Parts: sequence; structure tokens; C-alpha cells
Amino acid sequence: GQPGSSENKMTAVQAEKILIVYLSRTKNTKAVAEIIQKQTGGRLVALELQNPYPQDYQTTVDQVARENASGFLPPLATVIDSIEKYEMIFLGFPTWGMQLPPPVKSFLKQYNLKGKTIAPFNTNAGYGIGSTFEEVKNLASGTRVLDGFSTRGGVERDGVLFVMEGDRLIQVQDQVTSWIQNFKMP
Ligand SMILES: Cc1cc2nc3c(=O)[nH]c(=O)nc-3n(C[C@H](O)[C@H](O)[C@H](O)COP(=O)(O)O)c2cc1C
Repeated sequence: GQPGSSENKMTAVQAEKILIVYLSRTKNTKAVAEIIQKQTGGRLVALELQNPYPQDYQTTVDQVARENASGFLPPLATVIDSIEKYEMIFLGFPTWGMQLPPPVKSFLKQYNLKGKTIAPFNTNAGYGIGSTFEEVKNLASGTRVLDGFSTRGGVERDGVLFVMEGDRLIQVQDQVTSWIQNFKMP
């Protein structure tokens, strides 16, 4: 059907007013973002860094731990023009060290999102969302943060990288559909 049509409760928000911003390293969160894009017709934007994280998993884990401890906000290479025209922002990220990844903190600090609705979504290795959704609420002051969506992604530590294909992809598509249908829009 039409993006943002009467098929679901997104009727209150037109596709042109929907932005889907995501951070993804091994493309699981990206796959969820693409599902949301197909279902809503919104604009899809990947968060990229001026200095990308290393390839090596453990080096990245260590760097993220240091950044979280010091409150460092890695500068984004991604620039989002005319963010003011979006009413609804789907914000996607993996769980990193049971916290919100530093680049997502950079995004939330850099842009004025006051008055907007944020719908957080997450993938993780099976340990859950940690403090991520709570951190979004704390950092995005003046916004309305909807109940988030989370699903199991890869387990990079064990060499399991991208999992969003075949039956798993279909399952996640269905989960995303029910998540969006249950939004209580004003
Ligand atoms: C630096 C780093 C830290 C991670 N920390 C956690 C964690 O604390 N809990 C968890 O369940 N998964 C953790 N993971 C696994 C990712 O959340 C999981 O693989 C996710 O699906 C990756 O999403 P992506 O493919 O979009 O990058 C971590 C991965 C990385 C790279």
C-alpha cells in the first residue's frame, strides 16, 4: 500500500515528515531500518563518523568503553539537512557495552529535536537493550519517545555478523509491522 496510508496508525504522519536515522556496523540495524523505510516511506540516513571505528571487534569494544567513560562525542561525517521538516524520527542503533553507542549520543546532542516524536529501535547480541532506550529519553529532551522495538541481531564476539536474511528477515518484518501498528499517535 501507500506509505503512511490508512493501512496502519501512521496516518497521522505523512511519509515526507518521517526520518529514519540509524547506526550500524555489521548491517543488522541497517536491515531493520530498511524494513521501516519500506513500511513508512520515510527518508533513510546512515550515521557515519569522521573517524570510523576500527575493523577489529575487541579494539572497538575497548575504544567505546573509553568514550563512554569520558563522555566523548565522536564527530559525525553525516550531515542531515532540513531536519526541522521531520515530525517523526525512527532512531536505530545496536547495543554497545549495554549502552547507547557514542555516535548516537553525538546525533542527539547535535540536532534540535524539540517537539518531535522519536521511535527508537535496536538490535543486540541477546543481552537486550541495556540502558539505550532510557539514554535516548534523557538526551532527547522536549521530545516524545515512543515504546521502542528491539530484536536479536548478530553476535560479533562469536563471529556471527549479519543475520537478517531468509526466515529471520521475514520474522523481523512482521515484528516491525506490529510495532508500528501499535503506536499511539496523538
Ligand atoms: C562494540 C560492540 C559492543 C557490543 N556490546 C553488546 C552488548 O553490550 N550487548 C549485546 O547484546 N550486544 C552487544 N554487541 C553486539 C551488537 O549489539 C549486535 O551484534 C548488533 O546486532 C549489531 O548491530 P549492527 O549489525 O547493526 O552493527 C556489541 C557489538 C559491538 C560492535
